[in-house]
Amino acid sequence: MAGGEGAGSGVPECREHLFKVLVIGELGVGKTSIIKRYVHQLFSQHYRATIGVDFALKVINWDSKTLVRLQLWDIAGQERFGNMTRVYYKEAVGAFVVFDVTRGSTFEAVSKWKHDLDSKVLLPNGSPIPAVLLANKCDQKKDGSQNPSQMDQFCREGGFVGWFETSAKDNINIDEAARFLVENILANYKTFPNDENDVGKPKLDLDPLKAESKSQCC
Ligand SMILES: Nc1nc2c(ncn2[C@@H]2O[C@H](COP(=O)(O)OP(=O)(O)OP(=O)(O)O)[C@@H](O)[C@H]2O)c(=O)[nH]1
Repeated sequence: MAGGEGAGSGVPECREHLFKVLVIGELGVGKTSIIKRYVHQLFSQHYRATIGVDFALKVINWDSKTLVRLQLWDIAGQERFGNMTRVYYKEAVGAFVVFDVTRGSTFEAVSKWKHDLDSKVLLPNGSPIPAVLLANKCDQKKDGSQNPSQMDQFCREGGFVGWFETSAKDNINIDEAARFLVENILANYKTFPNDENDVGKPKLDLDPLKAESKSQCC
């Protein structure tokens, strides 16, 4: 915990968390675009494949007493075939698994990504880390016929805490999905408080943090 109420200081207690969140899914599904939209409110049609991993930081004033730093790890789609995901996933506390609604093959790969995730990173009690499924590019015509109740069932069976239709292009549901994931992470945090995710002890040491969105807390 960072900050605290000094005796008689009248300064409210301020809690800060640093949460590592993974963004995974097949090539070109829009992981980088979602992060850019969320952190910088930007979108580009231009596609440049991520090599390895990229990082961004989003700072959220969660409530008047809580500041959350989300460290977003943008894992290249091609990494599912590499042997580095175990390293990238280490100490993550939440994940977005993204597919592209215009390409059914990317939905079929979702279970492979989820399995890779669950086999390589777990919560202290041995449960999977909370993962939210993002059906991205919902501004375009869908390839596939999953209706919302089938998606709900897919999430229940696949161990996702929820799903959202998103568009990085039109800024649909990205803030909502992030908020939902953070709620789930915080719920786990209350069950398994972990000093290492408090900002007073930065553990997730990254260089460089290429993208940053800052705001003030408390
Ligand atoms: N129409 C539409 N296009 C999108 C959306 N999100 C991303 N794109 C486009 O899809 C392409 C791939 O987006 P990226 O964000 O680079 O995909 P990625 O998943 O990071 O790809 P890798 O780095 O290869 O893993 C780009 O041309 C984006 O402009 C969206 O919501 N709607």
